[in-house]
Amino acid sequence: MSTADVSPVAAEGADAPGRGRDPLVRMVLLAWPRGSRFALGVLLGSVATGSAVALLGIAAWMLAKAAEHPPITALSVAIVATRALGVTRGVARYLERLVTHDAAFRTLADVRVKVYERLARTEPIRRFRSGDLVSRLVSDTESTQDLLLRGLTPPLIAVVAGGVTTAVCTALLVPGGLVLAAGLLLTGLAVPLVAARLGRAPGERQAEARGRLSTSLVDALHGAPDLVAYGAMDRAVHRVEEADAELTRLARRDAGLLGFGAGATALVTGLTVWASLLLGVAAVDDGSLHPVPLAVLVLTTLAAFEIVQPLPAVAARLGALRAGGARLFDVLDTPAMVEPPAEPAALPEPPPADLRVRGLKVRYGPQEPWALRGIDLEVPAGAKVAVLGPSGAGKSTLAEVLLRFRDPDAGGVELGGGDLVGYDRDDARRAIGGVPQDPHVFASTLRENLRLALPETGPAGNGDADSSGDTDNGQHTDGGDERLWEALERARLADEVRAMPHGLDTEVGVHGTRLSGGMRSRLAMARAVLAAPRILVLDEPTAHLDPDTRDAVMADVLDAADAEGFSTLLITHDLAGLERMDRIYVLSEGRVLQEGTPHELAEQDGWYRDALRLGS
Ligand SMILES: Nc1ncnc2c1ncn2[C@@H]1O[C@H](COP(=O)(O)OP(=O)(O)OP(=O)(O)O)[C@@H](O)[C@H]1O
Repeated sequence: MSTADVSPVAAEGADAPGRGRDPLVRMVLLAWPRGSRFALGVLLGSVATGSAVALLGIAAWMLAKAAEHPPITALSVAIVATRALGVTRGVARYLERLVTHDAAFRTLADVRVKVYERLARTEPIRRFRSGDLVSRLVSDTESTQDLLLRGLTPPLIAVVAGGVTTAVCTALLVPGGLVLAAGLLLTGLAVPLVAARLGRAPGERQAEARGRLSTSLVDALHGAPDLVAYGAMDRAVHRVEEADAELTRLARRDAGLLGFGAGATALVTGLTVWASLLLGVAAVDDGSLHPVPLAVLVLTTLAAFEIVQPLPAVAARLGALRAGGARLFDVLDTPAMVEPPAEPAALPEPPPADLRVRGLKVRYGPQEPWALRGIDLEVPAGAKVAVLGPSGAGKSTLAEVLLRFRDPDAGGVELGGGDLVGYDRDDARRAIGGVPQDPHVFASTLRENLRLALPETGPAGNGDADSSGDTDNGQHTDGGDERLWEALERARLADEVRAMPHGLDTEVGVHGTRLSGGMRSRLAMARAVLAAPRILVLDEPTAHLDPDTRDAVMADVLDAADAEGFSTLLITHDLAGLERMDRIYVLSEGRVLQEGTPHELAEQDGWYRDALRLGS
């Protein structure tokens, strides 16, 4: 296996190498597996740049030599060399771009996978605001590509090509070579360092401002109805304008820095060429240099500055790239809420349908209070269990642990007798699945939102839920969509989907905004049923439904549980329709307050009976 084949997914623990180091260094470390490609790119780039310099040097030699009227054969090698260098320059530059872009895009793909993987195991929505998150995923991730292509490759090429050119000029005339070395160091190092220093603070502000612009823009767009309703649209637009104005100011500063870099480079170039000309003429006068090499020296010196020309601009961008990198590592360094087991245990087949929660303790941070303070709970195979309790009791936290969005801090969950955290997360989901409190509806069609629960069918679809064949406005039942329709029936959504002109191919809009709240809940429920887990965990699944639909949906799901033998854990604050539950647990402040059958609890003094009375 070549180093380039190292999968970022396989390289667990190598998500964010070089913790604690400068973000620029860490971004380069991310590209380490592609190091050999970048090295080849630098070599090709050096050949291209070197060819351009040599072309001018040889042209100077030919012109100066031709002035001596030699026989044409004396120039033939130079003529051929000029042609060859012309071709080499173009071909090498093309190959350099090809190789470095290929390596940079592969690295970018690796980084994107790492970022998505990390987000899937963290709390992106709670920790980062959505617009800011988009900015981190798009522009900050691209900082890596920018750094590799424009921040790292040109300086390395400059070192190789500049070193060789200086050596050639030193061979022609030592003082000339020294002057060139000084000029190249000034324009290639001193000017870029000044540009980097001046560009550091604005660069950092630029990444922040870009994040602010995305955040305020996304907030203004998503919250438009509320902003209009409360007359706060002007303020929201003002925030967008402020962020935009800040970015424009910083872009102007950037342009100023580029101008400074270009001006300083032109000045040093002119002075160096003059100095080498004067030194060369003096050497010709005292006979230590022939006039022909003088021409070569002066024109090569002039051409050599092309090598370092891009460096001040590179340096001026380093501040922004560093800030982009810092924001990227901010995501990559976020501790995962769910750590994959080093050696996952094999999930028994068929997956178990019973679970036991033992002394489960969870909190949202080391300084946070306990959300669950040691709860015990049991769901035997095929049982229907409800977890009730007031707001903040810890019900959703329990669902998050069971659905593997969060690891327990103490105690644990046994799935079929084995430790839940010991199983691979995808395996565990075959056993325990369901609807989280705030299920996401993707901006796609109803069909795609449902097929998500059937990953084995793949994007083109070749499994049971295959969408191939006559779509007939997405309403066909050629056998391929049967399972989708069955799940929609269970969730009491099928009639409404049939009435839509595009049926299953109906676009649901961003976050499912083209569906009603109740339809979104039922779509999430259909998706959960479709995934056919052995234990279905439903966190407030009927929150947006009217009482009749709620009762019908729950009755259908519980019928399906009876027919197919899966266990159900229903998390709710709603006491209606709990008669079919085998056991009820009442949570309060992270503890189990009451447990028993619905009948037992209705007979006991306590939260359940009080809540029943209040509801009736
Ligand atoms: N992301 C979070 N960060 C910090 N604390 C949190 C977070 N989510 C929940 N909590 C806290 O954990 C405790 C349990 O919350 P949880 O959402 O599990 O309760 P719940 O019973 O599901 O409430 P509800 O019925 O209102 O959804 C609460 O004190 C809550 O403030």
